[in-house]
Amino acid sequence: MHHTPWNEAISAAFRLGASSQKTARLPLDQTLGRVLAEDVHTPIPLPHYDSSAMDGYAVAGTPPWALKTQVFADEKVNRHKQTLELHPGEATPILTGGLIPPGTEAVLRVESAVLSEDGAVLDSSAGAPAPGQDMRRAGEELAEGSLAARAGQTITSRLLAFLAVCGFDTLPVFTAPAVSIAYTGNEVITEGIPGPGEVRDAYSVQFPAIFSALGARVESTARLHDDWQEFTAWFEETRGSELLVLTGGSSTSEVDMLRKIIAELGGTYAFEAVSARPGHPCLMAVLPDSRVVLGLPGNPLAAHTSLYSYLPAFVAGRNGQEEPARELVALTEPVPAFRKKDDRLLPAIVSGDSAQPLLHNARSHMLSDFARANALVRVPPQGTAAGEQVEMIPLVI
Ligand SMILES: Nc1nc2c(c(=O)[nH]1)N[C@H]1C(S)=C(S)[C@@H](COP(=O)(O)OP(=O)(O)OC[C@H]3O[C@@H](n4cnc5c(N)ncnc54)[C@H](O)[C@@H]3O)O[C@H]1N2
Ligand code: MOO
Repeated sequence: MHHTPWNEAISAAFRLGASSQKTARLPLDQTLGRVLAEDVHTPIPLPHYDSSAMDGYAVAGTPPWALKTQVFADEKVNRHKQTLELHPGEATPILTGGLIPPGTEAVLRVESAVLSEDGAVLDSSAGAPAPGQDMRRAGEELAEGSLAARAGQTITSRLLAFLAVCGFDTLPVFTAPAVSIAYTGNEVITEGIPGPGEVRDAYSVQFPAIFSALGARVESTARLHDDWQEFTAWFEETRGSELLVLTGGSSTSEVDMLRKIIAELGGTYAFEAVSARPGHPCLMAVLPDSRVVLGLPGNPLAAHTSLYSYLPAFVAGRNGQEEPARELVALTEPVPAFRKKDDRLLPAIVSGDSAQPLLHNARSHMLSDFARANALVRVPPQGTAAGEQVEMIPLVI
């Protein structure tokens, strides 16, 4: 079996993502965290109409002003829209955001207003407001048609607020890959205390949330026995998905079905194993119907180091982005040499630009060091001295 260097496996995952890009116009509330596929321009100026910046009175001419008021049918009326035309010497009440009545020269804040006893005449305790005072002008923030956001921008909650105000109902985005996950293994149980020869499932509780945080969308999950019929049925059922992820069964024992079924279906490997530990039996392949398969090793740390290595690169490719550059951090302590060819992926605690590697309970089947880590670091096979810089992958959730 050919073992691909870790860096190259990540690049291969990126290329698979790039070759499976899809775009769609999605409703705004489905676009958080997605990447814009096109530039978008505001269809309206911002603000889109002249309005008052304060609660008070729209005024024309100099004080005192004759007050013009309206009677509203009920409390549900949108007062922001109701205007009365003003002539010099007239004023009318206005709310913050209210449409500026024709003829208005300025807005007098309510706290400066002095009303006659009968409410018919308005004066100001602060003198006449300067022309245009406390008025928001249409287009003062952005002209109609201005660039609102660029292709390639990730849609944050802030950007969503802005684009909603611009009046967008849908946005052109790179879609999240639709993922089906199969958790395999006859020995895996999902609740209670595991007995000898059984293991509690280390994946299904948090995997959908991790996938979502990394920019993928889990469409379905299933549990499979190490059984050929169940595997073939699952590959049939998941035809609508774009990325198939399986945990366990990635190795080469007689009960490991994944490689056999990839061969049966005529899949092509992007990488069939990786020179990295934990995680060497991880694989990615493309099926003839263009579904991508990510086979995660069964060992819990190996599955997580693999997921965090290849899924972000795949998603970046799908999103039309550059292959993500990995940050460098300096190790706070030395890591001894390991196997000849394999990189080590170690849980680490990163703080600022340094990282404490967690070495002691970080073997393939162990999770206790991983549980307190906030990153993975890649240590080359020859080991590293304290202070040496290594590549880092943040553990996002
Ligand atoms: N002869 C060899 N044996 C193994 C090799 C090897 O190179 N030669 N590599 C080892 C490494 S490293 C790993 S990683 C595993 C990968 O094996 P599989 O992907 O086929 O996984 P399984 O055999 O199904 O399971 C391995 C291990 O993980 C436990 N497991 C599986 N699923 C879960 C789960 N949902 N939650 C928790 N733990 C799980 C399973 O019980 C096994 O203990 O192969 C090694 N062997
Ligand atoms: O490479 Mo294994 O995948 O050490 O866990």
